[in-house]
Amino acid sequence: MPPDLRPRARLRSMGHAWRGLRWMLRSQANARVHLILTTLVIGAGLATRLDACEWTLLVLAIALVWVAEAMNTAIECLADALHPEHHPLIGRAKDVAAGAVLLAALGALAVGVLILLGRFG
Ligand SMILES: Nc1ncnc2c1ncn2[C@@H]1O[C@H](COP(=O)(O)OP(=O)(O)OP(=O)(O)O)[C@@H](O)[C@H]1O
Repeated sequence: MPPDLRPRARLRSMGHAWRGLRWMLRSQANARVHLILTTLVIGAGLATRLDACEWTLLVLAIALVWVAEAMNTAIECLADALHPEHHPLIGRAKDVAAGAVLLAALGALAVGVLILLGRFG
């Protein structure tokens, strides 16, 4: 088996990913807001006994927000490392990356509202 496919190497790689996520939660206020909202939404889903299809949509919507936030954070880190000084293009890159998080969050909000409206409407 190639060394990079060995379970130990894959586990180490997953450890790096968890370290990145833990750092994101510690350093990014937005990520902590996502964590609170994710917990609330999952609680609401459990309370209203969503079906498998509704859970699938909700999980995908939540995952999309987390992926967008992680990419936004990675882009911010890279930009700050490569070009710490002020630059209009860095600002634009950060604004667009933050826009991706906003789009994902609005999509997740729409999914949540539609699912809960279906439950209570
Ligand atoms: N080096 C830079 N050059 C130009 N504009 C910048 C630069 N750094 C930050 N900005 C501007 O300030 C905004 C906030 O950037 P910052 O790196 O502080 O991210 P943040 O406060 O964590 O934002 P977010 O909440 O969107 O993740 C950016 O979206 C951008 O408009």
